[in-house]
Amino acid sequence: MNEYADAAQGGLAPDTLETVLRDIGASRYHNRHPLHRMMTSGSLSKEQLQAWALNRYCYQAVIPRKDAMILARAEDPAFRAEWRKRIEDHDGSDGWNGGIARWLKLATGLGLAPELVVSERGALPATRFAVGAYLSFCTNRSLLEAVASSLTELFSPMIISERVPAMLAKYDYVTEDILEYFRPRPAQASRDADFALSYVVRHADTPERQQAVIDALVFKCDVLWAMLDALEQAYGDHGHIPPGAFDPKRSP
Ligand SMILES: O=C(O)c1cc(C(=O)O)c2c(n1)C(=O)C(=O)c1cc(C(=O)O)[nH]c1-2
Repeated sequence: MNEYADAAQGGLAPDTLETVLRDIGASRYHNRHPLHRMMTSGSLSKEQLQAWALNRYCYQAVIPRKDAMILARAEDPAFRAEWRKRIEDHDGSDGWNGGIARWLKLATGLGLAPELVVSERGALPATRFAVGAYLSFCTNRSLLEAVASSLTELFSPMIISERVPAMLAKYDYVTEDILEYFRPRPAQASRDADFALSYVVRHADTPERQQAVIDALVFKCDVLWAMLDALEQAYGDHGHIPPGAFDPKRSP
């Protein structure tokens, strides 16, 4: 049970549903996580930033796969035409000239070997579980819930606007070039989130469906939060790196 467990009881007006969804972001999005705060205050080591980039690669890599699951289940050609842009954004036209490649550039720019990042071998078990949970959620839940789970993108322009200037200001080895991944993201995220929000508000037309979309967004905030928890637990000052996970002391 969480504080939103019966937020839709009795049914919500569309505007109120939108307010609840935005409120979930305000209270549960990962910009409130202590690790994000440490990142923007300049207190992470280069090794900790490497661990973040390496683990986050797993998330980036799964995004177009979960979007393909959503595409496959959408019956409306106009919906598919809009949604497929997401896959193009990440995969580019040849697999390696889109967002995934730009994330890899970020990770290698921080000094990681590309093979290590792409293999996902050094990722934390909890990262893999969180990312896998997101993929299976979008595969097994209703189309409406899968679309709603993407709504964290309503809040990503905000976290990007906190993260990018802070990283450039606080870490002398971080350059604009390394952070190129983020340049198109706020515009892409706003386009995608506007479409998803309007879909969700239109299709969540019963209290049960409204509750399902609320739960989907809470779930997705938990995915992102759990990924940062895992990093903190493994690479924080008194952390324990799980067996087999990326160990900055041993890795090139
Ligand atoms: O930088 C971030 O913190 C952040 C967050 C999120 C998000 O909120 O899920 C996404 C992204 N970035 C992102 O770059 C991205 O492509 C993306 C796709 C999705 C999604 O769920 O479909 N979320 C996000």
